[in-house]
Amino acid sequence: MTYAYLGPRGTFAEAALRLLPAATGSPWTPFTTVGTALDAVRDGTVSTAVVPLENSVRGVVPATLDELAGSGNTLHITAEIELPVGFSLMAKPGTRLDDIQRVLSHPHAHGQCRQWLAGRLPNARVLLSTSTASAAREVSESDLACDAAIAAPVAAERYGLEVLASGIGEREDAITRFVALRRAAPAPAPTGRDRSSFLLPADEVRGRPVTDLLASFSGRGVDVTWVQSWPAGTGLGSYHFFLDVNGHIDDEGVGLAIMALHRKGINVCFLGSYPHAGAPEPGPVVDAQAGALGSRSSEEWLEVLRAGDAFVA
Ligand SMILES: O=C(O)C(=O)Cc1ccccc1
Repeated sequence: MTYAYLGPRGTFAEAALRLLPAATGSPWTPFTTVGTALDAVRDGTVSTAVVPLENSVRGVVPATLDELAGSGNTLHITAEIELPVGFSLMAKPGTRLDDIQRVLSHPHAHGQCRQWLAGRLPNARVLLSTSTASAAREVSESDLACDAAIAAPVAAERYGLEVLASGIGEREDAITRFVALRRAAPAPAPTGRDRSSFLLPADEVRGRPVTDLLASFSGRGVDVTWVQSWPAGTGLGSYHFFLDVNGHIDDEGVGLAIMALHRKGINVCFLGSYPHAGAPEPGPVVDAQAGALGSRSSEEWLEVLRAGDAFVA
């Protein structure tokens, strides 16, 4: 069992892999991109790849959704890992903040440090790299490349860089969700707190109201916890839908929902059932008697919206 991850050494993906108990004691291989890591799973070079799926601040990782939405996806998620992420600005020892003209990083890291960059390095150009650690390595190896990288603090140690500023992300509580993907196989046995992921391909759902798709699950007591529409590339309004639901493919409710979709002529693509990493998300507490979340009645609230007033809680 060899594990692939988005490399090089020192990425958040490597830190996520470290949190995967099944990977302890197995060889790990870094890959340059999400695509090459997943190709290695597909061709059997490695058994599993750990790649980023979404971040609590910047949203989904396009490269991963593109791979999963590709026609004839043959990969299943076997685990999810939630990793808190913090960012540091790092450069070759002796570099001063004033010297920095070009900053290199991964798009998701840059996207979470824009305020800090605007305040402290407003004139620096930002260039993008395949990962945070590849940015750090490039800064350490080349005199011509960028002056600084934004990466995990551990990347500074690994590539001999000096941290000039730490905790530069917009949110201290930022979390990235990584997934472990392997070739499709029967799902691991239910644990009682599982999640299942599905892709509803654009071709299958064209012309269907999204509410119909969701009702197939909610009508059978299955909570949908994540919905992402993803462009199929074939015109506006043509979307794939990624859904996560609470429950395992072997659970009765999930099975009934899939069969209901099938009866409507929708063939879903199963992306795996796996233990849910986080605590179950509590839904909003709605007092059905009062019929309103705040002090206004629902009728008053509707009037506020119809009147075009700005949001007033
Ligand atoms: O580049 C990395 O280190 C990754 O693992 C991808 C990433 C980048 C920024 C936030 C979360 C994950």
